[in-house]
Amino acid sequence: MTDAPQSQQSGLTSRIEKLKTLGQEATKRGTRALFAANPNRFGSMSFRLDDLLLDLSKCAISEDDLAALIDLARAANLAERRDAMFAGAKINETEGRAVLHVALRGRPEDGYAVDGEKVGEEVESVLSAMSRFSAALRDGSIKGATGKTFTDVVNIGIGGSDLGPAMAVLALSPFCDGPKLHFVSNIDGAHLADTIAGLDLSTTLFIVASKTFTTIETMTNAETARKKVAAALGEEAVGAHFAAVSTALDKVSAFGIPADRVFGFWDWVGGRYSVWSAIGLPLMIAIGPENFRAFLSGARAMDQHFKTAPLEQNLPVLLGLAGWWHRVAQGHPSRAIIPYDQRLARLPAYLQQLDMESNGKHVGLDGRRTPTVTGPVVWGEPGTNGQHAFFQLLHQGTNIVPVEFIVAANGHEGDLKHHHDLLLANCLAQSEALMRGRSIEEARQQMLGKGMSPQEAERIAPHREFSGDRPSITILYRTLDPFSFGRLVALYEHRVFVEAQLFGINAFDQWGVELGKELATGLLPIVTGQASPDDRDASTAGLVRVIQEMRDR
Ligand SMILES: O=P(O)(O)OC[C@H]1O[C@](O)(CO)[C@@H](O)[C@@H]1O
Repeated sequence: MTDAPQSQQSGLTSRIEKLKTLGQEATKRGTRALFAANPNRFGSMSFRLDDLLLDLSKCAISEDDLAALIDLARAANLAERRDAMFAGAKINETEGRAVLHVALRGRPEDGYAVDGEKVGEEVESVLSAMSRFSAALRDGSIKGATGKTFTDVVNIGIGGSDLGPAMAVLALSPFCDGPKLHFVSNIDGAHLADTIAGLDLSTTLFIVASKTFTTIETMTNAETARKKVAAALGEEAVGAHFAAVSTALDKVSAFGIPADRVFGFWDWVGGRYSVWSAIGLPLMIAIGPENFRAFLSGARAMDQHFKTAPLEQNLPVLLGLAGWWHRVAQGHPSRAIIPYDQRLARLPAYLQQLDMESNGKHVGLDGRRTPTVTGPVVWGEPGTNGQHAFFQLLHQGTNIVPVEFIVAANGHEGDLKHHHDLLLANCLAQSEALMRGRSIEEARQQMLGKGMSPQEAERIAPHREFSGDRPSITILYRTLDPFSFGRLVALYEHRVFVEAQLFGINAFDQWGVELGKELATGLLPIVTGQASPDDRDASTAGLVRVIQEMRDR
């Protein structure tokens, strides 16, 4: 947005200022007034793509506000930038890279290309290699060094090389009929130790997943796993018990993993957008190649919709505009993602990386400070658990937190339908309560009705009042399966893209993670006592000295 010419820029500034005013007015007016004025509001403020519904009616966005937001999207050249992404342009300008994760779920007729070279065939050839490997693991024709079938697969990766497949394997567990998947990400030795504690290494395959194959956590865990396999089964067994996924194929071969077990991807796939690539190998092993293709098809359906639907009906655009409205026009600093689905328990963590690593930036595409605030803090937990933990703050806290409820109309457990009925009732009740609230008079009358004394009712009533008019979005679909899940994840990917364009930032770099990594490298010899902490800041040096005092020798 901010790389636009000056006249266009001032057009944007005035639109943003107008929207901020509208946002503040909307906060005062609330949502109930909008329903009172238009009882058909659900019809006009909820949007569908087949069996996927996006309900924005419980946000304090009037139809005029939405029109002003669409106008902002047009002025910010959203459609042009989207088209540039799909065309393989190097829109990741600070790293000089194309952003083409959509090609990973494309079909030959989509014709995705980078630098004029079509990428479809290469993508298909990696997918085919993954399919052959997964199928052979699943049917037991690939065996471990001692001739036993693999029962367990441990993915070693972090960030985008962990969160996507870990989230997806849990989300699609009703479709998991292959070897059991485990995920190790943390450099804390406890993670690897606890994960392999119950495993038989002779029936365990390790996948080392790292785009760069340099990430210290992944490399450290992979080396340790390698040593454990060599100790248990002999050095010559290592090749049979490892596979790798990376863009840095030269580095992988140095680790000693045979070439036919190495699956590549490309620099035009960002780490947090890579679950569709070979990084998804653990998911394919768990659910099988066919279901993995359905997962890709679901994402492709969302890509096609994002690419072709008018902005006014375009789900990622609308979700992005609602997010921008909450963050910039209304000034809410965080957003809660609450899937009413235990199997989506890792979705909030996945979206934290997707959203916060993409849009947690304060410098625009023009190298200057962004004119508005940017990405919110993203957090969440599955419902109903969250209701018994932090929902108190959502209903009565001093910060307004827009909530995104995600729920399927049907569960997978046919014999436990009443559980799903209760789950749905709770999900709906929470968004209803957030919007509707309860006046102090209602609270008072309720207590009097239960026989409380007037004095006691008067004293307690303020504590039992709910202001209401707290915004929420509901995303609803028929059932969680590979297709609908792929579509849901792609919806969020494109939403992040939309918000980035409105913020005027590059969503595809992550320079903000560098400094900590650099400092950790310098601190290691200080922690181990090989170097002095004296040239660090006084707090860090002080902490190092106390750690050294406390460490077991
Ligand atoms: O796949 P790699 O290269 O090991 O990187 C893991 C993660 O580390 C990051 O670079 C951040 O440190 C993420 O963007 C990435 O997903």
